[in-house]
Order: sequence, then structure tokens, then C-alpha cells
Amino acid sequence: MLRTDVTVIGAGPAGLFAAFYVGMRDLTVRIIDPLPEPGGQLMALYPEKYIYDIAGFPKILAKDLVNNLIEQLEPFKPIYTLGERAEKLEEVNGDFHITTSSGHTYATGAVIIAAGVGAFEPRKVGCPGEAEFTGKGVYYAVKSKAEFTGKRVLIVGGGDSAADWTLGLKDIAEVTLIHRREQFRAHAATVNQMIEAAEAGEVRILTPYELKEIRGDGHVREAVIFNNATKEETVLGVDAVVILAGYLSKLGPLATWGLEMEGNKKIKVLDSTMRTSRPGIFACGDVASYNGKLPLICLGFGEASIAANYAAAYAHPELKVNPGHSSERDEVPTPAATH
Ligand SMILES: Cc1cc2nc3c(=O)[nH]c(=O)nc-3n(C[C@H](O)[C@H](O)[C@H](O)COP(=O)(O)OP(=O)(O)OC[C@H]3O[C@@H](n4cnc5c(N)ncnc54)[C@H](O)[C@@H]3O)c2cc1C
Repeated sequence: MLRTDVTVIGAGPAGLFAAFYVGMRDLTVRIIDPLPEPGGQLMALYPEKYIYDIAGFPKILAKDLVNNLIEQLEPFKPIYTLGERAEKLEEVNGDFHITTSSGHTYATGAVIIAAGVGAFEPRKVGCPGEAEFTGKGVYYAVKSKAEFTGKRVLIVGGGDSAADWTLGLKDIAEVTLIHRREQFRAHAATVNQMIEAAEAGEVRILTPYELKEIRGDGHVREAVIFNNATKEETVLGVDAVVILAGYLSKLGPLATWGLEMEGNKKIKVLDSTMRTSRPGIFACGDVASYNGKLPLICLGFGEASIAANYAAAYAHPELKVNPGHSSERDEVPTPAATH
């Protein structure tokens, strides 16, 4: 069993930066995430949106921030264990053994939980054709705008993502937005922009409409929608159905690890060292709860550096917690894996 000094659970921005700092301490690190690629919410939910509140970047696309984090971490040769969810935790002879959804067990000297809002999945509509055409014209996120160029796109939803992408795709695609209520939950300024775009004939907005069925022949061709007030049905010719109805998240198995919790979605950190109620287990990012917490990426980075340095000193008590200044290094080191 390949052992690493520290294991990070969650490859979102907090987890990636925590792993980087473990590397800076010349220690080995594994990152576990059930998603197929690193990036957490940024890659799964808004890769093509600009973020404006990352220190040093006046604006940066979410996917570019993730790529930069991966690049910064790369010299330390982290072990990515993707497509696996951390499920079980045992303490064995002073080590932690983490077993994942794939049945693999990984040994480690300390654990950093950076599981964000938990393992999340998009909220489904549940209509006929939805499952059948997922990946064949049914989407739950816009990962690449270019994919929709010249297409007839039906967007389903009434929140920020639905409104943002109605505006975001209108110049490259023929967009229809349906929402089951008259009122939108999205930011008022965006809703106003959307209404202006509809009045100018740039997009079509239909309320109170719901999706009834998706039809096709190997790929999406039609969507049946209905007015939930009059029950009148309409068949739209479409090439893509983008369902942006929010997502469900749950901490799942991590909530059973005997850690002190705040509600059932957040892990309590006991003090500013980011330690949890179980020695050797630290938390950072959205999942970590303490008085005054704000769920922001910039804060997650700070928490990640603290959690990583305390985790490093826990796994290797001969190490000082304080890493010193990175600028005092001549180059970044390449640690050897411990077995
Ligand atoms: C549309 C949108 C726009 C946003 N805009 C901004 C913004 O402009 N500025 C800002 O600061 N914040 C923004 N946020 C919030 C920001 O994305 C989060 O604060 C950030 O993603 C939290 O990072 P994280 O690493 O803690 O968690 P996440 O990004 O949620 O990553 C956590 C990872 O942990 C994994 N995980 C969960 N459970 C397990 C498990 N059991 N085993 C292994 N892995 C697990 C998940 O799959 C996920 O990949 C936005 C959020 C959304 C939805």
C-alpha cells in the first residue's frame, strides 16, 4: 500500500492549495476526489465564469484559476486519486487508513478534509428522456461555450446559473429559457438584462413552463414543455437541453467519521490551527466551520495553508509548523514518495 505523509480529501481550490503547501514541506501528498477532474465547484459548476476576488488577479476564469493551482502543485508530484469518494476512516498503528468508494485503502500520517459542500450532484428534472440523453445533448453545466455554437438550446431553471447562461449563450446560440415560476431567483440586475434581451428578440423566455419530456434519436432533437397554469403543451425543436436547476450536496460518509459537526454539512474546526475534534484530522475551505466563517475561495486558501502546515507537523513532529518564506527558497523541491 503506497503511503503518503498527508492525504487531502477534495480537489477543489482549498484542497489543491493545501496539497501544494504539503509539498512545500517536502512531504508526499495524495488528493482524493469523486469527480473525474480536479477543481471542485469551479470546474463542475462555473468553469467559464470570471472570478473577481482572488488576490492578485483583477479577474480570472474559474478554469484558469484551477489550471494555475494544478501547475503550482505539479512540481511536488501529488498522487491524484480521482473518481473515488473517501468513505471509511480507520486508525491503524498511528496511521489513518482511508477506504474509498472503489474499495481501495490508502494509508496516511495526517488528513486534511477540503470536501467543500460535500459530494454534489446536479438536481435532476426527472422527466422521460432525461437520463437516456444525458451526455447526448442533455447537460447539467456549461463547460465549454463553444460546444453550443449555432445550436438551439433550451435552458431550464430560474436561478443565477440559468440566467447567466441565457445571457452567456445568446450571441452564439438560439436560446430559450423556461422556468416553472413567474419570478426568477437570479440576481435582479441579471434578470433585467435577460428581460431586455427577450424584448430585443435575442432570447425567448417562457414562464411558468416546465420540461415534460426529451425526445431524440441517439441525440436530443425535441423537448416537450408545458405551461403549468394552463397545461398547454408545446414541442420545441432543440439540439441541447441545459438543466441548471441547482445541485444537491451531502457530506455523506464524512459525517460519520466521529468529527464534531456544525449541522450536518459542516465540520467544526476547534481553533485557528484548523484542527477538527479528531487529532491528526484538519479541515479547510467551505466544509470548515468556525465563528466568522465566510465561504470564499480567498479565505479557503489561507485556511488551506494553515491546515497543511499543522498537518505536516502532525505527520512529522520534527517539523516546525511555520514554513518560513517561500521566497527564501532557490527552487521548489521534488519529494520522494514514502512507502
Ligand atoms: C456559481 C458559483 C460562483 C461562485 N463565485 C465565487 C466567487 O466569485 N468568489 C469566491 O470566492 N467564491 C465563489 N464561489 C464559491 C466557491 O466556488 C467556493 O467557496 C469554493 O469552491 C470552495 O472551495 P473548496 O475547495 O472548499 O470546495 P469545493 O470547490 O466544493 O471542492 C470540494 C471537493 O471535495 C470533493 N469531495 C466531497 N466529498 C468528498 C469525499 N467524501 N471524498 C473525496 N472528495 C470529496 C468534491 O467532489 C469537490 O470536488 C462560487 C460558487 C458558485 C456555485
